Amino acid sequence: MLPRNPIARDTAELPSSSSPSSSAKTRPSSRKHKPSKENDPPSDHNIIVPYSPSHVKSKSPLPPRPPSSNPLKRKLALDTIAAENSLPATTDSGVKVIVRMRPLRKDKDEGDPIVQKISGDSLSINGRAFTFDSVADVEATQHVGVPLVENCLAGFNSSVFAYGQTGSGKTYTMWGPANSLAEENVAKEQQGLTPRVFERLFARIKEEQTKHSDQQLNYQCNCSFLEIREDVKSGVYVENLTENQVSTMEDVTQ
Ligand SMILES: Nc1ncnc2c1ncn2[C@@H]1O[C@H](COP(=O)(O)OP(=O)(O)OP(=O)(O)O)[C@@H](O)[C@H]1O
Repeated sequence: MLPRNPIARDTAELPSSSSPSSSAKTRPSSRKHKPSKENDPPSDHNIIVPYSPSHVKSKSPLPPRPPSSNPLKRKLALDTIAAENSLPATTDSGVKVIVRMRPLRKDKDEGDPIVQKISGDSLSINGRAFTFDSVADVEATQHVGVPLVENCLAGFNSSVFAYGQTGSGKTYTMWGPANSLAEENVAKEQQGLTPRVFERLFARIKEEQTKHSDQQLNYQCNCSFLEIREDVKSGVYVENLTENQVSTMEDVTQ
């Protein structure tokens, strides 16, 4: 969760006297280091490529979508799904960047936390503010899977990409605490994104099939879990790239 991710949309020094939420929205009046292309890395890692609707071309950043023969397929606006599930409003983009703050580990982390949540979509690191689509603090329970499930049901591919330095909580976020899959009594709130998403997905498939029992609705779920690694010699590669058809939670957790 370093502030040099160019996807982070905005940054501003926190004025010491202003309220956190207002400072999060403050944009610097001048940006001397604006990169010429949106995807060019900033010359200085502390400079975040600014995001504004004017940078978004009218064409969708998503690949063309296949024609639908499924009567249930409908274009789901993420905002609609978010509103229905009391989630924070989203921007009209195919990619959402959500930051999850990990609690300090008493045995390993020293000192006070340097990351502070400011609002639902911004945080500060050493007094410098950054804005994302959403910020989940250490108390947050997960809801980010809901739009994924609904988009999958509507026939679109969905991906979750967990990014962060070692020990930042990628595995915990995707699967939950160690052994949580093996132990039956683990509270729902403790489960990671993967078991929750698939439980919900299979439940929703049953629901839709019952609701539309007059039509033969067949869903095929393929899932792949990928580790992206970097090798000094061969560069970035995807480890153990496989794709499997799944229809039960056991298939997913095998
Ligand atoms: N939200 C959280 N709440 C409580 N503990 C957490 C949380 N996130 C991570 N941890 C704990 O922090 C430690 C590191 O987390 P985790 O193994 O998920 O990191 P990682 O990013 O997958 O690391 P690596 O890249 O090295 O595999 C684990 O002991 C995990 O239980």
